Formats: sequence, C-alpha cells, structure tokens
Amino acid sequence: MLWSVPLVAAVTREVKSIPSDPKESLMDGGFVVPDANSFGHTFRDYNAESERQKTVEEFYRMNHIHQTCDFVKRMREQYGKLDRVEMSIWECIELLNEFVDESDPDLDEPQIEHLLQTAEAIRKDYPEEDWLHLTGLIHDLGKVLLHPSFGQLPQWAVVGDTFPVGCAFDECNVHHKYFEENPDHLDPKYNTKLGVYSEGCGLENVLMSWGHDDYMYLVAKGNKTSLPLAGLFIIRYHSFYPLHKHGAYQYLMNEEDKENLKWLHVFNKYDLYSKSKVRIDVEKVKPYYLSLIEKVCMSI
Ligand SMILES: O[C@H]1[C@H](O)[C@@H](O)[C@H](O)[C@@H](O)[C@H]1O
Ligand SMILES: [Fe+2]
Ligand SMILES: [Fe+2]
Repeated sequence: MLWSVPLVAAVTREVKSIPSDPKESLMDGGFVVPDANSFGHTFRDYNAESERQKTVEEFYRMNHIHQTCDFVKRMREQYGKLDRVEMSIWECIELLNEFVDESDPDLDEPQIEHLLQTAEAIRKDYPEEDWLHLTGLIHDLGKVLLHPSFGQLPQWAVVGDTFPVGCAFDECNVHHKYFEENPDHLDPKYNTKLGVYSEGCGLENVLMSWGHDDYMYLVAKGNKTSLPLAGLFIIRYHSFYPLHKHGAYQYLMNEEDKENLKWLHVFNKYDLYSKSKVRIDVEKVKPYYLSLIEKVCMSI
C-alpha cells in the first residue's frame, strides 16, 4: 500500500443551537451569489477551457477508475481506527495551507482561505447558528489525508465530488465516461440501479466513494462530537453533488436524510459561491473561531 494507517482524534462537546428548519428569507437578502468564478467562468463548469480544466479532468479520470467498493471498504476500516495523529483543529487548518485541490475548477487558493471564506459567509447570514459556522470551518478538514502525517493519500482518494459505490454510477457524475474503466462497472453485483442496496435504505447504509467527507465524519463521530446531526450530515455529504445538486440517487434516502438535506442545500450555497480571490484577514477572525472551537471542540 502507498499509505500508512492514519488517524486523527477529534472533537466536540456542547453545541448550543439545535437546528430546526433553515429560515426561508434572510434579513438583508443575504449572500449574493456571484455570476462567475475567479477565472471568469460559471461555477462548476467542467468543460470550460481554463488553466485548470486538464488537471481537473485527469483528476476525475483517476478518481473514477480507482474508487471501487473494495477500495472504500478498506479505507473505512483503516481510517476508522483513528489511531495515529492527534492534532488541534487550528493546526490541521494550517496544515492545509500547502495544498491546492486538483479537483476544483473554481479555486486555486490554499484551503485555509476556502474554510474561512465559507464560515464567514455563513456567519454573516446566520449569526445565531454557531454550529453552522463551525461546520463551515471544519467541513473540508478531512483533506489532511493529503499530508504525510495522515497517510499522504493521492488526490483522487481525498477530494472531488462523491458518489455511492456498490450500485450503478449515475450519468450526472462529473466526467462520467471514466467509470467505464472502473472494475465495478462490469460487475453484475454492483452495476444495477440499486446494486447491493434497497429502496429507501438510508444514506447511513450506503458506501460513498472515499475522501475527505467520510473521513471527517468518522473523526467527528469517533470523538463523540456534539455537533447537531445536520452538521454531521453536511460534513459527510457536502461533496455528494449528484444528490444535492442533481437529485440523483434519491431512492437511497430515508426520511431523516430528506430533513437533513434542507440544511445541506443552505450550506452548499456558501461552500460553492464564497470561493473567490478576496482574501480573509486570518488574524482578525482567528479569535472568534478559536473561541468557537474551544466551546464546541477539543482537538481533531
Ligand atoms: O472540487 C471540489 C472540492 O474537492 C470540494 O472540497 C468538494 O467538497 C467538492 O465536491 C469538489 O467538487
Ligand atoms: Fe469538500
Ligand atoms: Fe468546501
């Protein structure tokens, strides 16, 4: 194996607010969704010719070939042990400074910018929902898997959109054609609409392609986080664009998933559209986030 068994130990204690339904309208109209990303293209345009296009496409080629049911099971088992490194949340955030996400057509800034841009945009519109600010701050922290301390996994095993394995790959997945080379694609156990699952089984029972979402979820859960369930759901499925953007795979959801999806839709707006070249003054906002981490988290 290329990587060693990592671990992170995390997280949280009391979180005050238990979310109900997201509010429908925001006081000042809220966050304005920009028309174009930093490169002048619409967001998530995977075919637009840009300096990032080739890197991103090659990323998805590797991702789609290698993310199989067996691979995911192996990763969940290894990384679920949480038995290697112990680090504070802020240390992890700083660790991400050196990485640029190869799957992302909209951002080539270091990840720390993205985490703070997301959290700050949420905080402005939802000042009371501190659990959601924290969720914004940590949602991509699982990308520490790229770092040697956490096993230095290749990008295709850490970032990018996620999708269920163990059933047919839906066509709305980005660069879908590369699944043709995925061994599961030819396996009759796995290549039907339901595959190994049953209608309405709940996402909890579905194996998702391995990456930073599921890893961070395992970390938070393994550390008995007190983040509300909606926060955990956001962390775990924020890259599942086929579902939350395109409505694919809905037949795998149960009632609880449908409730949680409402908050994921809110979150996604900030996660995606806050990506910009406008830098956050890290030192200025750091005290707020440190106090939040102190209040709701211990260490990752
Ligand atoms: O390129 C992006 C990036 O890796 C994000 O962190 C992930 O959540 C998205 O789903 C993906 O498309
Ligand atoms: Fe992400
Ligand atoms: Fe993100």
